[in-house]
Amino acid sequence: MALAVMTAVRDRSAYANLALPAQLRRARLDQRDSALATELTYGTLRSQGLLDRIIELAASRPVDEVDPPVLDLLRLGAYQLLFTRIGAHAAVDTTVEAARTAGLGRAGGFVNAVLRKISSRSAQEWIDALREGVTDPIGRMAIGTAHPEWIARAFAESLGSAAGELPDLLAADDARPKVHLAARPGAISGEELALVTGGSEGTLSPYAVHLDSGDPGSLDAVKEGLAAVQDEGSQLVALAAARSPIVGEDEGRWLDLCAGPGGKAALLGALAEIEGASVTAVEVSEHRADLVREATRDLPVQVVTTDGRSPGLESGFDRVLVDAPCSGLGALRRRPEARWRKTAADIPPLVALQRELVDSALALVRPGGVVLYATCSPHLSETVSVVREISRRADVEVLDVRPVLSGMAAEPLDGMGEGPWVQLWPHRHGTDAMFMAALRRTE
Ligand SMILES: C[S@@+](CC[C@H](N)C(=O)[O-])C[C@H]1O[C@@H](n2cnc3c(N)ncnc32)[C@H](O)[C@@H]1O
Repeated sequence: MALAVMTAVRDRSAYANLALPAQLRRARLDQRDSALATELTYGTLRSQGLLDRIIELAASRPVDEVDPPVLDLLRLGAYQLLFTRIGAHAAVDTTVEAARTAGLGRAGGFVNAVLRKISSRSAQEWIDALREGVTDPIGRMAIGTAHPEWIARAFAESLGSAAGELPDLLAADDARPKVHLAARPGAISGEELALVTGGSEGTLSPYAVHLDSGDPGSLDAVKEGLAAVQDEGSQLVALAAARSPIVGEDEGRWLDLCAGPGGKAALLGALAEIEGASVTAVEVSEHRADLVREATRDLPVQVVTTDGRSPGLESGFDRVLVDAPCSGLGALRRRPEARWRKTAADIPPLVALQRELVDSALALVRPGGVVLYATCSPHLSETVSVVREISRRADVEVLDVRPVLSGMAAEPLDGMGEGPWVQLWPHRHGTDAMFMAALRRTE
């Protein structure tokens, strides 16, 4: 099953966190086997870059000279040998057997030889070998935590004076995140949702409930539309868009400029319903616009499928959320394969798009209204640099978003930085690494 998902990820750019649950449902494995399949699939995908370098050392050839299905087998075998308690014999034998089953019998000898070589050293010994000659601490940390170096470096830059937290942050990318639910405002309170689901209330968002495990889709509250699965940090973004101080009366014209698949639009829509406001939700992809329609059924949300850079809407919105398309580096814990799929070259075109979307939002918001800019990436080019550049405009004032967040939290908020923007962190807040900044148009 792990191999099937790895193949789908490699061949069809599938997302493991969608492909694996589908496989597990079909196969009806018991709980222990499901847990093992999950550990092998996610663990191998997360460690892929590190495993590849170890395979290169052991096989004495570059991985791009190895047939991709054989390479997947080696990765899966190496992961078991180095990072699980599965016995070396079992790991090697089942991998060679899997090669035969997959019609790759001729590669059996090669797989056997490479895996035996890998099993002759511990994970730490291989990591030490790869670190030979690497003196830079971030480079060494990247190797040891199976992260591409450019990502570890981007995280360190964003942590700034707190770069000492980098090991905790990198470790958080490998930890299984708790399930976060958002209680739908006006339908159920966070407290009630915690009671009916047996979860615990979040401390940052008044609507958040945390579950340790379980399939949230099977919960009555979720099936009945009283709650949705949503990271607590994402809830804060939608709430900040609805609660940041604007000048003048809120006439209830709210806009979500990048709405798909609709998590934040649904939360905004529920708040809008209570306050007599309405939300226009823009999404460029037709499929994702359909998902927004589905997520916001029964709410005062109108979905428009168009490009947010020139949506052709009448301006004068009181509030605009720009939850911009981004690298997603802040949600690596949810997407096992993502860290090896992204490259530093992905960032500049995203930044260009982010700037254009903020410009468009500022043209659509009325003077005195607020644009809430957010990303699920902590990369400074996508966060602070975008805001700094836009704040050079004479008609834009950057508000301190921290009091907006503390005004809603159940407990005093720690680790919100020096403002005016806020960067959330998995290792500090238990959320995805969401960034948010509130921009008020002054004239
Ligand atoms: C980070 S996601 C938004 C997540 C969403 N706010 C939620 O909470 O479910 C960014 C979205 O922007 C959309 N997008 C990308 N380019 C766009 C554009 N030019 N105009 C409008 N939407 C765009 C993407 O298709 C994607 O659905």
